[in-house]
Amino acid sequence: MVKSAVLGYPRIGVGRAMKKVIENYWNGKATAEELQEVAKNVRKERWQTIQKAGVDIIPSGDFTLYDHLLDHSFNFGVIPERYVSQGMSLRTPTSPWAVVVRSRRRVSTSLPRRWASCEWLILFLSLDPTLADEISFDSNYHIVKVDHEPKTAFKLNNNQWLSEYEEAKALGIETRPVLFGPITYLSLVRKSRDSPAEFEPLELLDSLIPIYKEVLESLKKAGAQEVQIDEPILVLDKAEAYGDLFKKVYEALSPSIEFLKDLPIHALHLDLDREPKQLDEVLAALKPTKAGIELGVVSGRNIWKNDLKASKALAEKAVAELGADRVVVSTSSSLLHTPISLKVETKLTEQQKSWLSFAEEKCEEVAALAAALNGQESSLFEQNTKDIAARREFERTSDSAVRDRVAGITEEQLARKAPFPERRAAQKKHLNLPKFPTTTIGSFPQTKEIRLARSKFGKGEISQEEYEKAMEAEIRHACEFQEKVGLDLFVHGEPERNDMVQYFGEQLNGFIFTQLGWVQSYGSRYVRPPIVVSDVSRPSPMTVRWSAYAQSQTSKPMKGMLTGPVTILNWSFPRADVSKEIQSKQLALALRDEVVDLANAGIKAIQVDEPAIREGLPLRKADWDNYLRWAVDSFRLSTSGVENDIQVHSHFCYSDFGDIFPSIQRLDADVISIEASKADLKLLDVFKSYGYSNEIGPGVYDIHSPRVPGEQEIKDRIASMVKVLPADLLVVNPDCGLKTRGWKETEESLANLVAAARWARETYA
Ligand code: MET
Ligand SMILES: [Zn+2]
Repeated sequence: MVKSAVLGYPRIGVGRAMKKVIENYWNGKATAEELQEVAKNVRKERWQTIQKAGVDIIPSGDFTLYDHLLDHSFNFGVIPERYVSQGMSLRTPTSPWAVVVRSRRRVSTSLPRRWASCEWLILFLSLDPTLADEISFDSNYHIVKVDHEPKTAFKLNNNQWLSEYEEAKALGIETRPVLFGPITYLSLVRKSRDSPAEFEPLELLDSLIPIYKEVLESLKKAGAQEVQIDEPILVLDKAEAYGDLFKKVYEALSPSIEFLKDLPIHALHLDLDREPKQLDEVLAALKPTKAGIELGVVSGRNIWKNDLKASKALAEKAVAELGADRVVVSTSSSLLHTPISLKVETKLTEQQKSWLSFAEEKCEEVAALAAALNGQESSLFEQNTKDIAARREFERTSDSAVRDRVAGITEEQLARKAPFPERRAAQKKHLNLPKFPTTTIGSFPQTKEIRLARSKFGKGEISQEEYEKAMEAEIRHACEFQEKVGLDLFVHGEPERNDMVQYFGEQLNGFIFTQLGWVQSYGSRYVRPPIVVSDVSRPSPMTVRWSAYAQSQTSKPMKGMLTGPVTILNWSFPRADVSKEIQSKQLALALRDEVVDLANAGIKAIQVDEPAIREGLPLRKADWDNYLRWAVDSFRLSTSGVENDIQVHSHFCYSDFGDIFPSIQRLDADVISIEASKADLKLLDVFKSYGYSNEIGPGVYDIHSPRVPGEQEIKDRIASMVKVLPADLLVVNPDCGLKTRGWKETEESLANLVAAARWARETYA
């Protein structure tokens, strides 16, 4: 019999139950017991949903209040000294670790997002390193890394795997516990700042193995039949050097689980959604062993209905080679990156719903697939065949004008009319900005009033006219505010935006939106990504009315504000039938028209934000060039339709450009702004060593806390920037947008920023 499996399931609960209770707990409105109670119910609801869908192998141990990597650290007793000294006790497993982390800002969530979607397998073994080439970890999930140092000692502080396994068992549900393998765990955690330069957390492996043994033995004793050990690190380039480590670890663990003679694993899971081509080779390798194979055919990363007929054909190959008992059909990764259920969506049309599949539906898909392979094609399977055919038909008849426009993109459309020095001279005249010009990244505080007006407008409680009046009043206020603090290059403040991606998606053809399609980004932060369903185009201008209104309120130059094509795409669910390159270029053409319209409306500077460009990097270095080529081309396409005197800005939320510097330069933005003060100013060295030639605004203060930076502190920052970058290329701005801040601290901070810039003008005249 072919069985079905799911590797992991969303933890956020139907109706965002976890977010609500966790935030209430933080605010003192819920007790720890209430929090645990809700968590217990959510776990039960997940197991029962997966079971009801007919899935044979149900995951446990993959639940978390905040983040699963963080939980591993807590479970292994790795709690950095500074938390312990602040009242965190190792002996209170019921005190939610997440809460402690939240209140100590020091734990970083800055791991590149692409790492985060590392869920896999029983053991994902890539037999040929090139097999994994096309797999990429492009998810928006952040994992939380805890500091490890040479003296870090492990102990089984909380056996989450055993307790969840038993909790499910008590409900009559047999589950398969899921945990990161030790190599992936140690590869993902952070090395503490004070540890010696040559130290790598992986050196702690020997002392971690006994903890894994303890966990596995306890599970065995409790009756667990299988354990899912995720070692996604195997698909990274660097894992090629880890062969011996894997042998060592899995041989050491083998007495604890039932291992095979030839391979120290019992079954191998493959992500066949990302790389179906690897199947043949893996089948050939497994055939002479007793190992089973788990076919990850139902995508855990996208929201598209699986083509069950095609998956069945693929699985039949495996059945023919290994026999049905050695084959399991499953999801390609945990379903953590998908929304929970399509059934709660009331605004999507029947046609749109027929294209999609969220976590609950994906469980039904793997079950239907296993049933079909066992000779029982369900009605769901038949319906699926019809829906897939209809979707293919829709894809063929999408917007041909847009596709033709992409096909007709010329080299000239990818470049500004003149090189930077010439543009710079034209912009100097046009904008007339002082040296060390001051500006902000775009958003101003999104106050309760703004959100209330938006929600009232959404519910039809206020008219379009009233809503627009309210937004205009906000923009006027932003302009007056900027006059008052004395900034040079203004912004309108983005009050009309719910979200920097959704706002554009809602105005473009080709996107649809869910009402409740929340996906966890980290902790209690969830996002609701737009879905690209067809060719993208811009029916009418999107931001011109607001930017033009803002410009009419001041004689200072106004900076238009757009989200870039790569960021819109990376923070959405892309369509699966057309490459990301094509989708990105369609977006770029729509934005290009917007940029031209802004310029025609008298806007002299236009910022196109690309904070997601770096995190979209593919997993394997070999694929970087291709990605960077189309990503940079998309940016250039969107920004190069204007005359030389228009100043094009771009913003990135980080400054760690070491490995992609040539691409940053090739964007050829007139001004870039980066987050430099939160990180280390040292990161600017790369700009110096590569000789960055355009203007640059390394953020002078961190906007993630209400703390007001002193004038002297900002002067000091500027002084250290002048040491690495030419003074006449420097722009003075905060690290990022100010939408999460209050007006009071914003005013004080920006006043200090302006004073420091004035000082710099005199000092470095
Ligand atoms: C995450 S980057 C945000 C850029 C945007 N323009 C803002 O100021 O909010
Ligand atoms: Zn930013």
